Amino acid sequence: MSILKKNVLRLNRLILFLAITVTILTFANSLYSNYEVQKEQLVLQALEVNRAYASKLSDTTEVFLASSQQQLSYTSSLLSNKMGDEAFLKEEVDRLRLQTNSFNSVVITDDTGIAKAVSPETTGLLGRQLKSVGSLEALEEKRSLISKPFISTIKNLLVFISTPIFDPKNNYVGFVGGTIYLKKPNILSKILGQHYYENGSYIYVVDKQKQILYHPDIDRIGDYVTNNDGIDEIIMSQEGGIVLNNSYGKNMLAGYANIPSTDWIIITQSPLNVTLIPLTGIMEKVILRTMPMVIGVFIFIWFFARAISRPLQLLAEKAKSLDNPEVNEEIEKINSWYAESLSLKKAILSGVKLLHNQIGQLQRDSETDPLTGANNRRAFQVKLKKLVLLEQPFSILSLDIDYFKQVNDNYGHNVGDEVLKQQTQLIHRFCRDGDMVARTGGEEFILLLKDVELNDAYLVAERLRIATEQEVFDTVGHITVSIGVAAWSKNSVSIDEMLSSADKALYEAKGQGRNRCIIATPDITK
Ligand SMILES: Nc1nc2c(ncn2[C@@H]2O[C@H](COP(=O)(O)OP(=O)(O)OP(=O)(O)O)[C@@H](O)[C@H]2O)c(=O)[nH]1
Repeated sequence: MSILKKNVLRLNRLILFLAITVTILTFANSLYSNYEVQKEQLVLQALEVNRAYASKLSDTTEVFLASSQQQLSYTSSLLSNKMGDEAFLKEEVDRLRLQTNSFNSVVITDDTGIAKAVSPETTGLLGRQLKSVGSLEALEEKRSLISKPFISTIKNLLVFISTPIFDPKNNYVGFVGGTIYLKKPNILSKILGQHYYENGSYIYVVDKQKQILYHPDIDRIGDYVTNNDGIDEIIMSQEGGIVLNNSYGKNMLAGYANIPSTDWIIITQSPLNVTLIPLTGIMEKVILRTMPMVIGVFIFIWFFARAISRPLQLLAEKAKSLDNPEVNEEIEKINSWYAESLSLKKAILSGVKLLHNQIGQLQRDSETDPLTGANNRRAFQVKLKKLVLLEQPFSILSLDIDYFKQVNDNYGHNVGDEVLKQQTQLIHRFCRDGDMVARTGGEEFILLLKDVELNDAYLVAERLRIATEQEVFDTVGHITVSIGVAAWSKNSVSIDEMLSSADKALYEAKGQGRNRCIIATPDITK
């Protein structure tokens, strides 16, 4: 019992542990997979939204650049034969700058790059030869151009959009160009600046050299992108989405799209952690919806596990008291509903049967005299106790074979044994249901007669004595017996007194010459 309690796990606890572990692991696994799937969905969605937005901004920027070039082309066609008209040139540069707000400054030069008209005039370029990268490129290429970003002579970071001017004979006579100052408010910042920035997402524009052309943080415009593990992939592709670490070491979801006419790339990015905020709510819902199923599964496993362990538990309990005479019936009642428990039940039942047979045999052996098969003194005493307990009156005949020593001496011990056996059978002839024959000594017997008074007992004793006298014993012939007769009833003598008086009566019978019956009277008892 103590071993069971201290060291051995019980089956139902093991099964409970198993049920809890399996349920928790399954639940955790399902939550984890759900979390991963939802996270992937949110990330893919955000990447797609950012890509689509970048693509839309790219289209808008492309349209803006095309329209800017168109405006310059239109002016260029107007100037074809009016390069000498300085007032008209001035009018045109002002119109171009102020009408559309596309350019921060506008300039018209002659074919050597000398500025013929400038708007605004504050640039101080009028009459001077332009030497900036954009101007030199325009003069050399003599075609519509959008320059790479460069720093102008008056220290502005800008891009220069220009269109050549040809006279009616198709001779190159100069160019008209507009600048977009990247670090100052411009049409590009107006287009891109409409983005909603509050959740940590933002837009920036880079060229293929990774130089930043637009950024909400104005100080970063003109810088080159470094420490960004996704930028190389971005500048290699036309359009797409990528999860990256930005220059501040933050996980971002970037969507990007190329502006074909300039090879600039618009990147829209939002922080991963902000994108994943709805995940908490989603997971709470998943937990709430999964919980009833989890509880149901747990109850099902627990119930089923208990049903499996129940017959084993009951069989184990019953196996503790196999000596109980009722145990057979109790085990029969156990519902062994599956094959293994049924086999176990059958095995225990046959074990119980065997055990009970052996116990019965041992009990019989412990109460039987092995030589004669009569009851022994122990069985006789048990019987006495039972009768006293039930207050059942009875008499006893205390019988002793006369001169039995001579039988042994004359014919040998084996013959003596045979006489004892035959005498036992003879006494049994006087035995009714409820009576008992016991061999209480070597050649001593007691015949217990239930519900028989002393006088009747004496008559039985006499008949028995005469029957013995008349019996022919193998080899030996005739023998005789002496018998002491005593009786017990409630409120008479004690059992010990009754036994002792029977012995004394027997002794008296021997004393009076043997082969006789003597009733235990008060005289004898004394
Ligand atoms: N064959 C045999 N003899 C036994 C057994 N038990 C006791 N005896 C013998 O029974 C004899 C009893 O002898 P005693 O007590 O002297 O009595 P008795 O010879 O019968 O004489 P009384 O009783 O005085 O008539 C002894 O010789 C014992 O050895 C037994 O199981 N088998």
